[in-house]
Amino acid sequence: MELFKYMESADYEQIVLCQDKNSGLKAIIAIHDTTLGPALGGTRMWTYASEEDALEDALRLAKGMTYKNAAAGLNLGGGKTVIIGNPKTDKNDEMFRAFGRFIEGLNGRYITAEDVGTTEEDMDLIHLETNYVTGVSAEFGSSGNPSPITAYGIYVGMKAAAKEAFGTDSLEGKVIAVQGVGNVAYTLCKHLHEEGAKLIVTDINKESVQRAVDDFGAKAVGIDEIYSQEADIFAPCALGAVINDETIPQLKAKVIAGSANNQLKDPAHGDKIHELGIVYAPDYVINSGGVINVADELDGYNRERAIKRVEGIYGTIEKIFAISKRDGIPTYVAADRLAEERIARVAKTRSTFLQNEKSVLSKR
Ligand SMILES: NC(=O)C1=CN([C@@H]2O[C@H](COP(=O)(O)OP(=O)(O)OC[C@H]3O[C@@H](n4cnc5c(N)ncnc54)[C@H](O)[C@@H]3O)[C@@H](O)[C@H]2O)C=CC1
Ligand SMILES: CC(C)CC(=O)C(=O)O
Repeated sequence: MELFKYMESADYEQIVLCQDKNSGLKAIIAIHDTTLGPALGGTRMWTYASEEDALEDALRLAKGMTYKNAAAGLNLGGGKTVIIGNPKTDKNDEMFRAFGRFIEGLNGRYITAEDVGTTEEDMDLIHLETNYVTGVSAEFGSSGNPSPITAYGIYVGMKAAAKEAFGTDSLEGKVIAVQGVGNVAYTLCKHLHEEGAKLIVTDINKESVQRAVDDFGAKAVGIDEIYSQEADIFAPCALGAVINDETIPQLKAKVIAGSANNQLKDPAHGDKIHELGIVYAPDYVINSGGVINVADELDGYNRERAIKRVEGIYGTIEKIFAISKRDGIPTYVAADRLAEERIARVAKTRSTFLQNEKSVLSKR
């Protein structure tokens, strides 16, 4: 990868490589854009095939956070961390403490939280070294693991998408194919089951599948069978790039609404599903419940206020569908426009001179 060319292409601000031999920490912090405020985004721990794959994931996810935070109306920029390693076997306390110290060194430019492969306990360890961490245990006055609230946001956003596609936001009787039934999707399935939806699930983890079968009467299917199910809604809740050339022709669902980040392999796949008339709830809008929730910690966490803000996802998705129809553009483009316009407006406001910024008038 030509690093600076890549950074320039989407105007990334900073990449930080963190290494600690003692604990085995190998982390990449990517900061995309801090126009709106400090970069907030989770830490993913994953067994990447190569360091380049890890870097690319960090960069893509960081940019996604800029758009997510902007579209959610948060005064936060976008960043993300990936830790290279197996979250089941490679973790130790010192690793997260070392990582916390690297975050502290950024002096507030980056604030972290959970993502795939990291937990509330990991955030508590980071918190021993820095205050620039959210999703910490409730005992520290924090909001805890964001997954259940992310799931609630997906449920709310899925209803808005259903209204667009089927004329009603009731999910009763709807067949919903859920890919990956981990932390977020388990709670999502609970909401859907309670509303009377019929669930089809898959996961590479057999125990997770069995739990959904036992608790919600879900039908289990194979990993590659999930796309072609006779479903009304497809909910990608595992990893990214699952909307691609191979999967689009298999889809029968009229709606795509799920928690995974970076669902479209390429923008062209967003164009394709738009042409096919599939209602796509843009990933970073529908899955913003978690970040809206942890961001509330920065004001002193108030669960009621956070949930109310998460419920705003319904309206944001409606707004995106309206822009998409008005301008004849795919929903992912409409979401990008919403986010970019907000960043541009704030950037303009912030261009006004302030004496407390370093300038010719400030003291040396
Ligand atoms: N946890 C949160 O609050 C948020 C999560 N997200 C995104 O939502 C997605 C899910 O997150 P979590 O539930 O926290 O992660 P998780 O790790 O608990 O769940 C992901 C599940 O997907 C399964 N999986 C992995 N590859 C698969 C495949 N090829 N086919 C089927 N299943 C597969 C895993 O076994 C696991 O059960 C991720 O993309 C994450 O970035 C986005 C916003 C917030
Ligand atoms: C899990 C969140 C708190 C933040 C994040 O990284 C995300 O929304 O993807």
